[in-house]
Amino acid sequence: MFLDMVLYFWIRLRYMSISSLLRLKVSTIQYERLGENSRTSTLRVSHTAWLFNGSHPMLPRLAQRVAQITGLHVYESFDDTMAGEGLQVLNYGIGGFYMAHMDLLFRNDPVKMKHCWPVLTNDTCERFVFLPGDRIATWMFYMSDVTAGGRTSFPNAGVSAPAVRGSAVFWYNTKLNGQPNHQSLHGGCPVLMGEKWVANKWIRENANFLRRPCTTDNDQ
Ligand SMILES: O=C(O)CCC(=O)C(=O)O
Ligand SMILES: [Fe+2]
Repeated sequence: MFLDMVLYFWIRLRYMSISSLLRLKVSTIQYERLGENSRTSTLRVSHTAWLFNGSHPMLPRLAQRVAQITGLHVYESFDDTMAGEGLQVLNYGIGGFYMAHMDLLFRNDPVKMKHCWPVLTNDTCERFVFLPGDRIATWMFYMSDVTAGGRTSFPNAGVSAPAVRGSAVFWYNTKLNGQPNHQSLHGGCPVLMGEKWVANKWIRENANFLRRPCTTDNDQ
């Protein structure tokens, strides 16, 4: 079954990199944005493209596979029912990297919260951040091998993953009590040789309240 999944991803990832080429933009970091214009980030060097389900029939199928494996809802929408975001494709050339960070939007922390004021209007912020809840989990596909460098490192957890085409990593960004999971701190190491393609599926909190029930236990 897993071989089947890997093959499935491998074939489709080829499509994703080709169609993303047309849409790539220099990556920015949401909380670095000022006013209307997003600044080019110093915390990551890469190009980004978003692929939404409507743009190809393969994308909802891929999302469905992620849902089957994780047991979480991942369906896209742009309102309170959003369970998963569109697929964010990243491309790194030689020297490309992403400093250690957490994928959380920090919905519960007004100081660290990304995406809202002064970046988004109150209405968009409400729809994108508050109603669907935070990014409880990340599914990341590796769409290319990297000849040297380019691992994803999790310094607090003491592990790292090599970029292997057709493979994927999955982790939780929040603990069961809704607080940040600091073990999820991660970054993309510099690409030394070759190029790196990854794609993120971010999975949201509120649509998954039955799939991943919360607890008031401070330790979980
Ligand atoms: O490129 C990587 O290995 C990590 C990418 C990442 O953390 C992100 O896009 O949020
Ligand atoms: Fe990340």
